Amino acid sequence: MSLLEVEDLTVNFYTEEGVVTAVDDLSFRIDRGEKFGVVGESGAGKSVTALSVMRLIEEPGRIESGTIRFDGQDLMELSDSAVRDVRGNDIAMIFQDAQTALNPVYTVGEQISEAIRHHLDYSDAEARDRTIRLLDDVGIPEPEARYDDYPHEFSGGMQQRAIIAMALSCDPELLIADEPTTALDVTIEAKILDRLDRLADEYDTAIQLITHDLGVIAEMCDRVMVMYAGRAVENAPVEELYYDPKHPYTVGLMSAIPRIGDRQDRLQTIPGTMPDLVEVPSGCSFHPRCPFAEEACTRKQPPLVDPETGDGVGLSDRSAACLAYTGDLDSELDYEVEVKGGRGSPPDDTQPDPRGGRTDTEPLQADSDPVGLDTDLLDRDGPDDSGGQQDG
Ligand SMILES: Nc1ncnc2c1ncn2[C@@H]1O[C@H](COP(=O)(O)OP(=O)(O)OP(=O)(O)O)[C@@H](O)[C@H]1O
Repeated sequence: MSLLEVEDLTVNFYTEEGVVTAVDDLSFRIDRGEKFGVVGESGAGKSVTALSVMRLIEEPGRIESGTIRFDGQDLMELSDSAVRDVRGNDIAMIFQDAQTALNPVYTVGEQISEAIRHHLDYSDAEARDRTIRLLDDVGIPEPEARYDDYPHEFSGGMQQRAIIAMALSCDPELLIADEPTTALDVTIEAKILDRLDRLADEYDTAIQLITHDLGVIAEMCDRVMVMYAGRAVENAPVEELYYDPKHPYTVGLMSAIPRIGDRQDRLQTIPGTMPDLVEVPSGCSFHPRCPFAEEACTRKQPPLVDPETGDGVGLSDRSAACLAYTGDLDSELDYEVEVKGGRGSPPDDTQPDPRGGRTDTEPLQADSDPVGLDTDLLDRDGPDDSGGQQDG
């Protein structure tokens, strides 16, 4: 049994513009201690998926269908108070914006101690000791002195470390980290991810890491789910995703991988934007942006299948949702990918022979005429967060 099993999850938002299907029949699982990445552009449904797992979807949103099992318990059937116990004790969540997670009127140390006292049966002195140890663990210098600082006395990076300490304070089984470092400078981002990675091992905590940045996923994840317009389009172990991506959308995301000191690279990305989720394109929702799209793609929604055999797959198997793998396309996908250098790459020794003659992070292009794709159009409003601001 996996730690988390999500099956056929569908989440709608009932807005004035219409019904937004933010998550559409999504299934995935996370094993104990596993580091699971969820990647996709803004609006893919990553955060809504995470909020559903925490049972935090609010009006006008509604979990329409599906099951969410955590440690064998059906979260959808638990009472609100039982869910609150799970939150904090068993599942913790870190959001992108530390400032909203820390209460400005209490000291950082007091807030973490309070969480510990609330969730674990600790005395004041024990909670204080554990807090100081945690602040030290997440890399806050002089933790005893910083215990009494207020959040505004911490830098952005230090605040985010404090949030990680708070999330780990009750020793959760699963830590959901939603863009935990997006607001930070790249070098601080790398350090914090590294720390999070090591602490997850130490505390034996599984991580669901949500990001629009494949470089961040490469940094620490074991397995990845790529999301597009509320659906999973590819599932793979991280190295396989890098060196042998199967879905054209994944290939497009590869060209948006940033390098240290070279943030502009990520602007080179997939033409077009995520569709309006009130009126998702017919067939494969990626087809208007896909350089390989054929007429069949406008009609048929591709199922997630084993890309080698075209057969159906289990929740954590290698899979891709593209008609190229169900035998419904006239032509084959013809692309080359090479990711080299930068923190986006796994170490060389994990690299299976990347098929020769690949181009270096070229934007996705095809020889054939794409359906409805303006190849001159480079989207500059995509998943960019350069400038350090949170998007969307
Ligand atoms: N409260 C809400 N009301 C209406 N629509 C919502 C609400 N929350 C989310 N959505 C819609 O759900 C879709 C998915 O949003 P979600 O935040 O999960 O995307 P994401 O992949 O996490 O993107 P980001 O990287 O921007 O956080 C979006 O189209 C969004 O407009």
